Amino acid sequence: MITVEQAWHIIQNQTRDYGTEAVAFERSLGRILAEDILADRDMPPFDRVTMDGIAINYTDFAGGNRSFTIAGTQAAGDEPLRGSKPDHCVEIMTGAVLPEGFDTIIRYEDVLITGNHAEVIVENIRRGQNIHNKGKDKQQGDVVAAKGRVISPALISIIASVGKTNVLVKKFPKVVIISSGDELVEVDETPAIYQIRRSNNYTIKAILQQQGLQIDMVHIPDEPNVTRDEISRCLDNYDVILLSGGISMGKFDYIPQALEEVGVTKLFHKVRQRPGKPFWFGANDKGVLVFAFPGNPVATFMCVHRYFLPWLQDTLGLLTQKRYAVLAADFTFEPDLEYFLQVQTTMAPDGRTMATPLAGNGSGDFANLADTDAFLQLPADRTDFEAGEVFELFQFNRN
Ligand SMILES: Nc1nc2c(c(=O)[nH]1)N[C@H]1C(S)=C(S)[C@@H](COP(=O)(O)OP(=O)(O)OC[C@H]3O[C@@H](n4cnc5c(N)ncnc54)[C@H](O)[C@@H]3O)O[C@H]1N2
Ligand code: MOO
Ligand SMILES: [Mg+2]
Repeated sequence: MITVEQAWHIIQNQTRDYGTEAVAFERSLGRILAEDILADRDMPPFDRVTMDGIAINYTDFAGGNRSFTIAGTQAAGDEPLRGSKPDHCVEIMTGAVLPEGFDTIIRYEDVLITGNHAEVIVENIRRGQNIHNKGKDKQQGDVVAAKGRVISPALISIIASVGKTNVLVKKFPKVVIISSGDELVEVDETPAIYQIRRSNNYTIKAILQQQGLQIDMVHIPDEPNVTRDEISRCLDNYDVILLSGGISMGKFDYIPQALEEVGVTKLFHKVRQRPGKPFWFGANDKGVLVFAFPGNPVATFMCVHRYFLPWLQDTLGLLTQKRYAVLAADFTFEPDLEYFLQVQTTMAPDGRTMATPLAGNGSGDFANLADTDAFLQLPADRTDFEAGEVFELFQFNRN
C-alpha cells in the first residue's frame, strides 16, 4: 500500500491548466489573478496633500515670515490654483493637489486664522512636509500586483484604482460530486430507522464553495448499471468527479469496478492512512480526474483537505506554504498507518500554534469535526507522540 506522500505525488502529477477568464472586478474576490496589474498612472498620480491646513512656500518661512495672506482655498478635486505671490498661502484640504508655487503644508492645528491672514504658531516646519509625492509608491507601468496571487480586499482596491473593470482570473475546473448508497435519503426526507440523511456531498460542496467553486451534485443507488451510466455521463460533462462512498470491500461497493469499466484508469487504490484508507484515484484518456473518497464522513472530509484542495491550489498556480503546529498533549496511535489526528488549534502567547487532540469516535463521528479546526498528520512508523513535538498541520473549518 502506498504512503500519503506517494499518493500526493501521484495526484500532484495530475495538475491541469483550465485556462483563464475575465470577470467583473467586484466579483473577483478570492479568485486567482491571471494577469499582472500595472499602474496606469503614477501612484499617487499628483503631489497629494495629506493634512487639512495651509500651503506655503517654505522659502518665505525660512526668510522669517510667520504671517501669510490667504490667497484662496483649494479643496480635494479642485484644479490647482495658479499665480502664487511671496508671503501668500492657500487654505488646502487633504486629498487636494499641491498648487503651483507652494511646497509645504502646515496643518490647521499649527496656525491661527484671523480674517484673511494665517499666522504660523509653531517653529518646527520642514520643507515638503505633509505631501505624498507623485510616484512615490509606484511609477506608471510598474507591476502593482503580480499574477498568481489570491485576489484579496487589498488587491480589489488596487484593481479599482487602476481602472480595471474586468480582471483576468484562473478558470476553475467543472466539478461534480457523486454520492452513493441505498441507505442515504435526502435532507428533507424522514429516514427510516435503518437509513440516514446524506451529508458528505453537502460538506464537500461547502468546502469548495469556500474556494469559490460552484459544483453540481448527483446521488446514485447501489446498483451497478446506474453507477456505470451516471459516471459515464459525468465523464462527458465535467473536468473532475468527486465520489463519496462505495469503494471499499462491501458486496455493494460497485464504484472501483464501474470506474474501470467506463475507461477510468486506476492510479492508486488504498493509502496507508487513517481515516480514508480505501481512497481511489484515477483518470481517463481525456484527462478527467476521479477522486473517489471513502464514504465514512470523516474520511471524505480529511481526504478532500489532504488531497483535493492541495491539488486545486497547485492547478490554479497558487503558492502555498506548509503549516506546522505543536502537539499540546501526549497521544498514542498504534496501527501502522499515518494518522490524521483531529485537533483544536490556539495561538499561544509565545507565537506558537498549539494543537490539542480531540480524536473523536472514529471516521463515522462527524459531529466531532464541528468541534475541531484542523488535523495533524502523524507519521506511521511510531506509536507514541509527545506533547511539544511538531507535526504538519492541515486546517479546515475556516471562515
Ligand atoms: N472489510 C473491510 N471493510 C471496510 C474497510 C476495510 O478495509 N475492509 N474499510 C473501512 C473504511 S476505513 C471505510 S472509510 C469505509 C469506506 O467505505 P465505502 O467507501 O465503501 O463507503 P460506504 O460503504 O458507501 O459507506 C461507508 C459509511 O459512510 C456513510 N456514507 C456514505 N456516503 C455518505 C454520505 N453522502 N453522507 C453521509 N454518510 C455517508 C455510509 O452510510 C456508511 O456508514 O469502509 C470500511 N469498511
Ligand atoms: O477510512 Mo475509514 O474512514 O478509516 O473508516
Ligand atoms: Mg462500503
